Amino acid sequence: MVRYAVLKGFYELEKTIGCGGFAKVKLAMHTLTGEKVAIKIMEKAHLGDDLPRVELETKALKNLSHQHICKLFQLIETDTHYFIVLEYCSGGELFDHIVERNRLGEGESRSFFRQIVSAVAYLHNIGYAHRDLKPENVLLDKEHVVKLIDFGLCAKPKGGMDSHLSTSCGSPTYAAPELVVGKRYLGSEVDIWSMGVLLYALLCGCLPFDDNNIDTLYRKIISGRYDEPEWLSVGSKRLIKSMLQVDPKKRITVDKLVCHPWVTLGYDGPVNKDSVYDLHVRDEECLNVMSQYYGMSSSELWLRLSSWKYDYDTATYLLLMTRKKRGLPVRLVTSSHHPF
Ligand SMILES: O=C(Nc1ccc2c(c1)CCNCC2)c1ccc(-c2cn[nH]c2)cc1OCc1ccccc1
Repeated sequence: MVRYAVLKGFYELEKTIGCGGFAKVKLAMHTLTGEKVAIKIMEKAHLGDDLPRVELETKALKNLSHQHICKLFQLIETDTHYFIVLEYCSGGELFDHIVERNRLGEGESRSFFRQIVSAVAYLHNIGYAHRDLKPENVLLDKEHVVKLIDFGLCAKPKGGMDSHLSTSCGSPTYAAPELVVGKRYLGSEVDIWSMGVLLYALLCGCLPFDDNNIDTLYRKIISGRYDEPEWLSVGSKRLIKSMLQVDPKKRITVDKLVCHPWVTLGYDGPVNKDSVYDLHVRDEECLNVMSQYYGMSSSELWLRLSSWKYDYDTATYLLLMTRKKRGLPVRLVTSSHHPF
């Protein structure tokens, strides 16, 4: 049978680029715009108790629109599968970038770290915590711009960012001490700890707490003690120390991070924590191009688009917007352009 018949005519599937725990990521081309996308494919039968994570991720992604967060374009659900159509991040994982360079210099680390802080500050300000920040969840696009992924564990606590969570989740290596001992914790505080581990990985090329034995690993995390390689500057050591505080109440907050002297060194100001694009903007040029193609008026088409169903029309509109942001012509591809 044709694999993934539901995509036929809408996306040209290309190779599989990643097989995560319960998901497979395939490259594809969005037929109408010719834009490359990544499609995260999950078989419902294999998801088991991970099913709620998919709902959580898709619900979160619909409300997120930020230059350093991987954009959601379309959601497709069949009886057997979920398909999440996402922004194409051809730079791969930040993790691989660090490994192939052994470690990054302070300048390059600062550039990546500022983008991660921008994304996390945005998340915290709209009441979300990621809770699974790790190098594998930091992707790069082709210009090496940071794109945060995998909001399968993110939380938007009912009582806002001051209400405690208790679900133990995320990967132990990056998990904060309070998470590891099973205490109730604040999502924002565990994100700061994980960002401390991320910054350490950028600057040192290894992890502050690591061990094959999980109990030894937990003991190291709870102790809060880690090596400081001799190449670390005093500023770097101070910043890492302020994030890897065992007591979450002593840990630096993201609002302090955005204007921290190490983070702003060489830049003309604090990290911009706002999104450069608002979530549901009406763009006349994109609307016109689509309405001509669909043979309807812009206002009629906007009526359909502004319910944000994250269907193929949403994907087409959002992909035209990304083309526009990249200075590419805002146009749709009639079938004759595609060779097959
Ligand atoms: O576009 C994504 N990945 C991606 C696209 C193109 C290329 C590469 C990678 C690197 C491998 N060489 C080919 C170029 C891509 C986009 C979104 C998501 C995603 C968003 N929520 N969850 C997953 C995952 C993605 O990937 C996973 C991956 C696969 C292989 C390695 C590195 C990363």
